[in-house]
Amino acid sequence: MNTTIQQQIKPQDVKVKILLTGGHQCTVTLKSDTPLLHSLVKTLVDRTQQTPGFSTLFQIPIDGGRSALSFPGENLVGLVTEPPIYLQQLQPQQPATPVEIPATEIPAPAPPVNDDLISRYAQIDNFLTPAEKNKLIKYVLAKESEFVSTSTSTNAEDYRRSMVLHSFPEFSELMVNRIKAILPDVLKKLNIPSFLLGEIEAQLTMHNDNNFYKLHNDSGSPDTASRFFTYVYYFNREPKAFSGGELLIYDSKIENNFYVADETFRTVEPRNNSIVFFLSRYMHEVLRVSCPSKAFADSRFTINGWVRKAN
Ligand SMILES: O=C(O)CCC(=O)C(=O)O
Ligand SMILES: [Fe+2]
Repeated sequence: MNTTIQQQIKPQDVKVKILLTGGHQCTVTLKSDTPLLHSLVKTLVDRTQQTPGFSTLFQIPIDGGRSALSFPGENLVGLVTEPPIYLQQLQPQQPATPVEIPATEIPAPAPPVNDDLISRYAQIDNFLTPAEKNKLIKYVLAKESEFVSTSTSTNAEDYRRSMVLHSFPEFSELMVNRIKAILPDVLKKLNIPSFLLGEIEAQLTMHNDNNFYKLHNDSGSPDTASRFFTYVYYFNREPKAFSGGELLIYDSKIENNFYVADETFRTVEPRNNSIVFFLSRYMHEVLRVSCPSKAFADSRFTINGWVRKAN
């Protein structure tokens, strides 16, 4: 396979232009025998062979180590190399045998700032005026028959139990406008640099007795990858007739080059008329709700959605 070929050739500098989804690109110079180059090429080869190799998180030091380029493998759409590197040259002879690249072979990325692994969130109380919130509750109670069961992108059994209302134009517009207005404050509070705003999605969800949403993130598939922030606005009838339903936001750790949930987490109380913001890549879950009356009107309601980065 390729290593034999490579060992015969003296390693040389290869200028690699990395083409990412959304028209982004970056040029780096790598030694021809570096495992990172191998890994980049393998991601493309995997794609053409329909084999799973999509979850690699690349972290490439650039600007002489002053910055780092990070991206999930699924964003990689092409490489321009100078001198040319032909993909077949790096493929195993048996295409069916995946090339194992031990994690230790991959050049260590610049140590991540510890902060990056500690999840942060912002929760803001009294998000809507009392009048708006009461109008929203009335509206939702009239829409009970339009709620449908939720599904997840993987359709995994017993992963998520709740109901959703997809269309509620009377309130989604109000919500999106309020979110746009408050976003600069949220970014400041979380110490996150501003970014080019893309679409803001909104759905209306309800959790009743025994409902939950197990551990997941909101940006792990190609069509959700541009989700940057998740927001959840909580509302319920007073007096509150459910318990549980806390949102747990997990810290991250890096394992084999990608983010996974650590054991530590923050607990967010689903406080009536509050909104919470956190990065969509964080792993999170909704604990089981107990709603003894099982009445629709007593549910834990949310308007939740995602703030995307513009491409
Ligand atoms: O309801 C919540 O607290 C979070 C919901 C959630 O994680 C989602 O809809 O993706
Ligand atoms: Fe979520």
